[in-house]
Amino acid sequence: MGAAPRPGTSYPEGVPDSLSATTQRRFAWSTPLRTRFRNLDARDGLLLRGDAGWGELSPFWEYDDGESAAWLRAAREAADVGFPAPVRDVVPVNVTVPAVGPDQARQIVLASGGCTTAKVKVGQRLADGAVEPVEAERERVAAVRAAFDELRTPGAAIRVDVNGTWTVDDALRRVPLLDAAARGLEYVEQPCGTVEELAAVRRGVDVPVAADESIRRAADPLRVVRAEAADVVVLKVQPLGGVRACLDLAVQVGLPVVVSSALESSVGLAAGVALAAALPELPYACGLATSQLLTRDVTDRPLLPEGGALPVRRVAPDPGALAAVAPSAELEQRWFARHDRLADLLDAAA
Ligand SMILES: O=C(O)CCC(=O)C1=CC=C[C@@H](O)[C@@H]1C(=O)O
Ligand SMILES: [Mg+2]
Repeated sequence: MGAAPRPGTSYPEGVPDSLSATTQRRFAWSTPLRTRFRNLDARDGLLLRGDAGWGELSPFWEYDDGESAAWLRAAREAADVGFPAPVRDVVPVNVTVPAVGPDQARQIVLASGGCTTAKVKVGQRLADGAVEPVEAERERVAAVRAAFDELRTPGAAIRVDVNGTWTVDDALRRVPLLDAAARGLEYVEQPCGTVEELAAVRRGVDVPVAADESIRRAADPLRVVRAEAADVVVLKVQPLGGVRACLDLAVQVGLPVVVSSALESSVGLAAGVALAAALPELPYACGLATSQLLTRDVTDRPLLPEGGALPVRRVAPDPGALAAVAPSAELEQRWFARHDRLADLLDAAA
């Protein structure tokens, strides 16, 4: 599917920048999500324009400035430096299935744009704080497998993402049940919160374990490797400080990498695509098809899968799309103020 390595080739720029006539170098955006995801009903962020193109700054609001500074480093890399040369022209992606009922899960897979891998959210916290019953998780996973059967893609892969909400006992009980419902799980992502718990789950189940939060929110991401806590690592460009920082980390980790989004607009997704395109090996589909979760993107040509893959290209916002996702004046000011604070932090550290 991917082209042979082409070291030294320039990055495919993709689209003309239709905003180049304006001098404004930052634009805030906000859009409702199609389905509640990660306890969010809307997503927002800031786009930054530099000499190399557009970058995105969109740390979740609960992240403090210390944690969010890496997200600005990633945005600046995209805007001011650009991306490393790709070694492939398309990136296979998974369809992301939020914690929805089985009918909606089926619809999402059927409308996925040809994805033959699905990532299904499980381990959802209910209003009372308890984790959803395993029966609801099984129904969602089974509906995804049935949808792939309907599409006549029997070899399709199904992975689940728990976002760390299970105990080790939950995981040891639930993984075999979900493995059966999926007729084979590709892996279970972040089943529990801590590295030690991930290692215990990995020793106790046959399904491979992927680490996400234990990498992107950890003071020392390599603890996962030392503890033999994962078979696969999930890398996200913004929280880890940019494409080049992720490429360096991938070398240090030495495990297969899945590149995943932080629920960005297509400008931010393009940085994830750039990382996936530059990795020497890409054995798994990436979690970068999340423009599908936004009601509206910042461009008229969002990064949406065709034939289960995204093209490798840069993305610039379009004026009409930006007008459609314009936030309130108050939210815009919050983003500008946050950006200014983070810029001061990075400048002070330089
Ligand atoms: O990996 C995917 O399929 C989509 C991205 C995704 O799941 C996430 C995006 C943003 C925040 C995270 O809670 C979540 C994840 O845990 O991987
Ligand atoms: Mg995850």
